Amino acid sequence: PQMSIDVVSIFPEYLAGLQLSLIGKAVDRGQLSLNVHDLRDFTFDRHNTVDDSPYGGGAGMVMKAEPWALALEHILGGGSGAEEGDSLPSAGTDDAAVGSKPTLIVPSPAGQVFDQRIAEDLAGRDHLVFACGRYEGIDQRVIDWAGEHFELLPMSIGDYVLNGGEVASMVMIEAVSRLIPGVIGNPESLTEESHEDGLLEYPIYTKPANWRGREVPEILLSGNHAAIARWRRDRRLERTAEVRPDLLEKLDDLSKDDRAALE
Ligand SMILES: O=C(OCc1ccccc1)c1cn[nH]c1
Repeated sequence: PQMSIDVVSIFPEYLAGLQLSLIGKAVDRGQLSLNVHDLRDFTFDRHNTVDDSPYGGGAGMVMKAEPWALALEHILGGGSGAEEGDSLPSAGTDDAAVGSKPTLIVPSPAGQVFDQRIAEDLAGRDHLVFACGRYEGIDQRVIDWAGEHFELLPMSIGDYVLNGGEVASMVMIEAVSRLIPGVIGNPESLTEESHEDGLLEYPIYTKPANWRGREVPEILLSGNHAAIARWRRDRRLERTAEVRPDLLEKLDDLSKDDRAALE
């Protein structure tokens, strides 16, 4: 497959949603392989213990290191589908053979903030592994150890607190996998979307032309494609200036017409 994704979580069923729709089809077509691992499969005590109290005191619990190292080693060893007995990877197909490490993404409020640029970067990689923390997080020594075996990316999806990394991982997996060629229906819709060129999306309409007394903007019924394109760009500029002026700051290639629309 073009990309393989592994997720480690104590709530593997949380990730079941990814098997549906878009991503599910890409998996069926073999463009993407998605494997979810239950962290408790890598514990061997009677209670399948994954957490313990924090050194130094404080509230909450910390995820123990050993289960995480065993789970990640299982994935490194090809436990994500290239099982023993599979045809040996020919040179150049196996990450280890070509030296590029798998990428380990650790959702955390203390990570760099995920955005479309990062999604595009990640979509070009061969193997993504998501480590879903729970409780107060994972023993730091796992992160330090993992840095030797993975390209390590602590990643935040925004400045708010979640109970665990599963939802953050699903956000990132959806944003990344829809960029993989062939995974999303029509590729055109990839280019004309918000955040693709830094502007928010224009308002969209469909039949009927008059809905509960509300008309579709006349221009859109005119068939004048140049005027329609101009109207849409004006709406995107207006909406971005209104809702996300911070995005507008980043743009440096505004035309004279663009600036006129912002007056
Ligand atoms: O809470 C987050 O990550 C999940 C997480 C990880 C470790 C322990 C608790 C929760 C998060 C917030 N914004 N982006 C990510």
